[in-house]
Amino acid sequence: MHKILVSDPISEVGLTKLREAADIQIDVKTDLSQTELLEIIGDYQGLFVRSQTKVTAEVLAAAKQLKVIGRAGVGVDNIDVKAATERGIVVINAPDGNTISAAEHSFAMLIAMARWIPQAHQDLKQGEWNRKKYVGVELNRKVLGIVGMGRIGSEVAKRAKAFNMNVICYDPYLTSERAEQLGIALGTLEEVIKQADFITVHTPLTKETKYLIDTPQFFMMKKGVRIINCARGGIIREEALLDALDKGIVAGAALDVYEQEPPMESPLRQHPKVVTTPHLGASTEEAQLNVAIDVAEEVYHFLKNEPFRNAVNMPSLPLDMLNHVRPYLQLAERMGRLVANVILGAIEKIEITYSGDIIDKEIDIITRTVLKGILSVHLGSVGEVNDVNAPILAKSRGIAVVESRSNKSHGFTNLVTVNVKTNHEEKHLAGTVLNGYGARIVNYNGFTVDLSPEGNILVMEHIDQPGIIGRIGTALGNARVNIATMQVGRNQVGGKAIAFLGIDHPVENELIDKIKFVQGVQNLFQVDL
Ligand SMILES: NC(=O)C1=CN([C@@H]2O[C@H](COP(=O)(O)OP(=O)(O)OC[C@H]3O[C@@H](n4cnc5c(N)ncnc54)[C@H](O)[C@@H]3O)[C@@H](O)[C@H]2O)C=CC1
Ligand SMILES: O=C(O)CCC(=O)C(=O)O
Repeated sequence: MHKILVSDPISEVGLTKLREAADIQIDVKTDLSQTELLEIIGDYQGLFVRSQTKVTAEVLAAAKQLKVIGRAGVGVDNIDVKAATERGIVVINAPDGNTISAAEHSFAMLIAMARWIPQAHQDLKQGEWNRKKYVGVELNRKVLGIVGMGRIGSEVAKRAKAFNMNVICYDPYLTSERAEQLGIALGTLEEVIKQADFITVHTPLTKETKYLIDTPQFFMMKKGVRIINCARGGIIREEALLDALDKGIVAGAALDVYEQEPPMESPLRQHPKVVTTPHLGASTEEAQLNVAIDVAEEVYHFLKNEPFRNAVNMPSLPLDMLNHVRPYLQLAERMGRLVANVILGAIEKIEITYSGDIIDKEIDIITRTVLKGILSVHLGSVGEVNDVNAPILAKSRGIAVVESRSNKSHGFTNLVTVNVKTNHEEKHLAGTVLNGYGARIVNYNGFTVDLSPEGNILVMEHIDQPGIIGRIGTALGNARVNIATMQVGRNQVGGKAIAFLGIDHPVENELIDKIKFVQGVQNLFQVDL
């Protein structure tokens, strides 16, 4: 049974798929204090949050069974993603579901601020008919500076253009081709800030974007500029904004987000020139349903061991690419487990090479899966190894990981080769996915083989001489172990040889030790794939 804690308000309809699963239990417990969260988190394998719950390193340390965090929304700054990654906890968000709502809210805030709508509304409610006090500004032909031209920034830009605004943006990760496609001018932060009549920020909150807009930036702005922050508190330094409002540099600000939420102590909250909402950017029926469905679906796939896409601490793949890569993941994990079981010594280096039609595909996830397969055998005792923490675990143990592409596919349509070097020896495997037949190991340490990597397999490295296979067969037969499949390979008569014996059940270690003493047997490994 997988237990999931939902600790922020999340659409019930969105959770239907998880509620219907017989082996998933959902507990909704919102408004928990941090102490209460710490007390109960240890019982859960899954955690669903919005932006309210703070998933700190301390919470993660207490979350002994936690495997997945679902963030029903975009920003993950309330989650210590680094700590989650180190613990192998996958963090999945819902990046698309609230884009339109957040963009519409940003634009609504922009207009409300430009025309003093909330202030005038408030006055009239209190019986004041104040027509002179609230003279606004038009948007027509004004310059809108957008900082961060991702999903939300692009939607805001579209709406601004419909209002005949000139849009200029700053986003160091946006190509000029994409800016051209969107029909907007690209500038430096300074250029955007100096030219804009309105500035809206749409970046995530990161080390890089923290206080991106600070006192020096306010001094560069046009007098009378208006500022919108519906992204994250802390992208704009609140103290500097307050000062700029009071100095008259900034004529108005529209804030949905704050450095501290709720912002009860912030003087901006009651500032007459500030229009504000309590982090409502994603609070629409549509967005909440979308993000809950998206994240529930992804968490469901994760818990069912099926590929999923929107993990923030793993590469994310479009569905068509994921479908293409899926068969290679099985091959990769089994190659990893196989090589880890047949190699002796402490691993120093893992080299994974791709060739054939797979080289155009997203191979990072395949590499992670090979590492997971290897390290789950070698480091299984230190805790769970998964696609999320496998690269970090390899690095923390000083294992060099080299991933490369090659044009030598040796006649196969696709080929994955794995070389593992320890302080004792080196082993090599090559595998392929055969259309319609699935995964195959086609090379083992230089021996050409055709092995379907599944089930219980005895891997025997031996000398090619008459009688060996017979003696092993007899030893297994006497122990009532049935040999279901057999693959034998050698490079030259009387030289080194390899045999893979598929058996129906695992065998006792005593029998393995006995077989190892059969003359001509050099090594025998039992592998469960
Ligand atoms: N108020 C609310 O309820 C909501 C707030 N948000 C916030 O909006 C943010 C943006 O969301 P999306 O557009 O979906 O994300 P996105 O990832 O599609 O876009 C973010 C953009 O910021 C750019 N960027 C990153 N670092 C930058 C830097 N140093 N300077 C300038 N640009 C930089 C990226 O290149 C990217 O284009 C989220 O991270 C979240 O914090 C999102 C949804 C709702
Ligand atoms: O969950 C929410 O309501 C906040 C949404 C948000 O800030 C985000 O998706 O980044």
